[in-house]
Amino acid sequence: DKSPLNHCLEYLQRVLSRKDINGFFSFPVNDVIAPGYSAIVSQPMDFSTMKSKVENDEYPSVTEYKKDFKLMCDNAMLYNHPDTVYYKAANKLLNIGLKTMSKEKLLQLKK
Ligand SMILES: NC(=O)c1ccc2nc(N)sc2c1
Repeated sequence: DKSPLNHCLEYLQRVLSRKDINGFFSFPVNDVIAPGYSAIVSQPMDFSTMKSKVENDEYPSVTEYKKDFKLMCDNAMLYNHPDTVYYKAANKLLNIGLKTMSKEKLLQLKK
């Protein structure tokens, strides 16, 4: 049976990955579509990796899940220039995500 944390993380994963309508963050970025990516981004992260970590109970808390989410967005704002669709999408996704995972929103989830 799933733990309350697991239910919460599966909910966040569904809600947040649905915001990525173009799928820019759905799968690991590769050097073919993003030249030099692996040399610039030391710790890659994407929604498919986060999904399997949720399913394998690899997140001890929402805080750890939030760290991977922020890492994924920060990576995109490191590699891509501010005037690209990827940078802008990452910035928007980060803002939406932090609101979704804010203290008071998580408290509502717990009630
Ligand atoms: N998440 C990213 O940083 C990302 C995603 C997709 C993509 N496609 C390109 N041609 S550059 C690029 C960067």
